[in-house]
Amino acid sequence: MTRAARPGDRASDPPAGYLVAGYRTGELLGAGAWGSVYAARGPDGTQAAVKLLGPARLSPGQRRTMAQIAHSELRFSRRADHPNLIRTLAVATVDDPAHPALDGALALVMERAARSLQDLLAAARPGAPVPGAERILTEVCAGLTHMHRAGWVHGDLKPANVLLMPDGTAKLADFGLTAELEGTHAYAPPLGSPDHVPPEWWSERTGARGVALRPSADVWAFGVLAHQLLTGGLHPFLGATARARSLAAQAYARGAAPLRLDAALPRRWRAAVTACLAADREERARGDLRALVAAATARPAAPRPRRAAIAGLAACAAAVLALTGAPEPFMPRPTGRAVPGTIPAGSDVPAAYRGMIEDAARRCPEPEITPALLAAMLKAESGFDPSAARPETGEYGIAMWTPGVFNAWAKAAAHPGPKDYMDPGDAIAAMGNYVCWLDQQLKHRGMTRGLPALVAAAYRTSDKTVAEEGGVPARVRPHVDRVLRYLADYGG
Ligand SMILES: Nc1ncnc2c1ncn2[C@@H]1O[C@H](COP(=O)(O)OP(=O)(O)OP(=O)(O)O)[C@@H](O)[C@H]1O
Repeated sequence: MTRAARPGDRASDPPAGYLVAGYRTGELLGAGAWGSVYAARGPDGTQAAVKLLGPARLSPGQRRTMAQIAHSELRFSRRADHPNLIRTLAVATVDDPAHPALDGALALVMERAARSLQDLLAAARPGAPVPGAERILTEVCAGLTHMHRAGWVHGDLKPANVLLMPDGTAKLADFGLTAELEGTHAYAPPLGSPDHVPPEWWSERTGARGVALRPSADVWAFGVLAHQLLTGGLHPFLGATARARSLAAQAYARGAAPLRLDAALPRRWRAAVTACLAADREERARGDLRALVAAATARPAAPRPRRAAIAGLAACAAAVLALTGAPEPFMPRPTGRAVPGTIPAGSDVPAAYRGMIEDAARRCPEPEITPALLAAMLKAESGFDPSAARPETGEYGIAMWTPGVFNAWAKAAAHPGPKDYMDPGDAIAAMGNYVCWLDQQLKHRGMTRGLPALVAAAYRTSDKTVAEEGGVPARVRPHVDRVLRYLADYGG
């Protein structure tokens, strides 16, 4: 972490012991393009970091961008609530006319990190993974996946923006370019880091609200970051400068050059990094980052116990499926078999969707994935409303799909051509496919009791979360109870 100067060295630095939102500032920890970060201590001695954004050093033209960045930091920081996202402890505007260089600055008080991945890379030996690379990548992936699921794009994932806490935990920071998805994309000022923006970024038009930003941009940046951490700092595209490397990435995206990952990149990570660096952003979006990372970090299955081997296989299968963009549960059931749990005739399941629901259930070989269960889940998800939308969490349509996740499971829809999560037929077919896979994952993890509840919970969270919490997580219990009530209504 850069320790460039002591407080008070620059006109915009606060004097030592300056009080911001109840925290006393200390030494300068580092400075970015738009702000500076200082060590700070809370009234109870809590170690913190204070980021001061503006107002000094800016031309009037820069102030607008600055205001946008400050607004983004503020909006997301307040909502960031995940062990792999830097927590904001307080937010304040400096009101101090006696210090014109500070007066009006936005102050974000955050938990204090020990260093950044940039520092780790600076000390790395090229050709060897940095210590703890796999764990760090798993944690970065967890933070990023959480953001995407909540409908946000980080927009500036790079080594300087991944902080390591004193206990080594990796946390994503710097939400200045973080933007909320509006449908398939968000908007942010055109300020990404040239080494980490995806190739399509360079040809995006900048409109009044900035450039279009998609979760697939974070996935690309994750691919670059993974390559850097696992090879001791080597960028996947060759070039002496960031400009040269970005031109090499653009040439690859145009098909003018192949992707040449460094030989030092561990074998088991090559598929995941290749998928993250897919030239086509649609293809990138189809991958499931969490499954890719899980497969890359899965240890070779030990001969015993049997369950561990099965779980390893399942993780690999998940990665392969995510890579091909055409996931399918294991063991497709021969069609035409009678399916238990058929929806009763007089129920409230709209007639238009019954056939779709029954077809989706029939494709799954698992006995608990019945039409009644899928219908109960659809009712709890959207009340059978095909135009349902929850933009705050990025979930849409009758099955409340997160668009990026839907793409990976949409192959189940029988028709050729593009699939649409707002189309009830596509959404229900994909839901059946995904729910079937979740059910199998839970069984592989040894969870065999109360599967309808576990599957409904996993659909809202993930199979991993349900397994880690040993059952239905408390936060989705009310939702799961609704599913079970509807399931009972449908005779399931
Ligand atoms: N919570 C924190 N704890 C400790 N150090 C931090 C914290 N947040 C940021 N820093 C340090 O302060 C530096 C400046 O952070 P900042 O977010 O302003 O800019 P940056 O990400 O380095 O660059 P830019 O914003 O221009 O892309 C970071 O590189 C990091 O080393």
